[in-house]
Amino acid sequence: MTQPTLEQIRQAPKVLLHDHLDGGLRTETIIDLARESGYDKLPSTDPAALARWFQEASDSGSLERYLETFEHTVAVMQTRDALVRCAAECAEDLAADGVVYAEVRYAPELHISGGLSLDEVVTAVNEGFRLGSEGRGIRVGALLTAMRHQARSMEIAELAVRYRDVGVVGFDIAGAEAGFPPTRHLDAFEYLQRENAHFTIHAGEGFGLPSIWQAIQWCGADRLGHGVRIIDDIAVAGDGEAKLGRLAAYVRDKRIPLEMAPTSNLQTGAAPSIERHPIGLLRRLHFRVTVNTDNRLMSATSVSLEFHKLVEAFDYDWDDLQWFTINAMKSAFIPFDERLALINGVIKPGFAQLKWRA
Ligand SMILES: O=c1[nH]cnc2c1ncn2[C@H]1C[C@H](O)[C@@H](CO)O1
Ligand SMILES: [Zn+2]
Repeated sequence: MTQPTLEQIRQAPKVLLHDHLDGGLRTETIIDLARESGYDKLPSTDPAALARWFQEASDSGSLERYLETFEHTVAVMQTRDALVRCAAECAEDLAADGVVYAEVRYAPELHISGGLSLDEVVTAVNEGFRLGSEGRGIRVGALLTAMRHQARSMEIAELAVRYRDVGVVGFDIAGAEAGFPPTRHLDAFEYLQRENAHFTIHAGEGFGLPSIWQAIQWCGADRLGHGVRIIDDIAVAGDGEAKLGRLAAYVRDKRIPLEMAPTSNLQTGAAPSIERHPIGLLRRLHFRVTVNTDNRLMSATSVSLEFHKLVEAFDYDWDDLQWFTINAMKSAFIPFDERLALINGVIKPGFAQLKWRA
């Protein structure tokens, strides 16, 4: 069987669990919105030059510097109309890439400086996802993110529960990891657990095993955002045999999903190169790995491009890509019967057709 091409991968029904709304804007839209709102700090007003700027500025090798670029996207996402437009375009762009199910996250607390309430932010984004998804064969759910250096996680967790049946499917914490352990937000996580709600935590990206351990064993995370550093708990001998430490074994045994985003991980320094990205080893060891974009603008990427890079680096075939996709669908925060319906009704038939043609 020949390697899947980028064009073929685009046609496959794909699933995306980790994508930031404010990390996926079209540059034309950023420029339009900046003009409308009078924001004059954009590094360029030429769409191609602005795209290059985001990518280069995000290539710093440091999560903290990578996060600085969000200043410009968040600045133009402060009105209801802007949020509806960004969310609608996000759903359209993902659908055009062949994504059939996506969980897109954003931090409501970053979108209230123009006078919107947290509730108004959520209803605007929900409306955008609805408009952009309609008739495009994609379903988009929101994850509400709390910023880990701030102190609003309880409020955001309550917001996620309030909108759980209307567009929101879960909760997350993001932002600089070193110095801001997830246990700072224990009250929010305990509240979510009492509410039988789902959450993921960015962990093991800008910081190592203690962060992953806290996210799982103290906070009760359902999934790990990135989780790349779990390889620090795996020893590989010269003959290729792997020995798992207790935490890595727990993550694998419990089938805890890892939301990996290869290009983003290179940019923040969490992985040295695509060829040496821990995803190769973790896939071989049957961890529940999923493939994600993180920030399509900052990484100039899409789910198809991330898959294609992995195909080139690890010689993955259609079975591997289907395995990643089913892993992601199994790990989604929507109800079990709805996940199963997408696996059996959309994903498996879609991949079967592509394999048959290949
Ligand atoms: O990869 C990431 N790690 C930690 N935080 C991140 C990452 N990508 C985006 N963020 C932050 C910046 C955004 O403003 C925020 C909400 O989407 O989440
Ligand atoms: Zn992220």
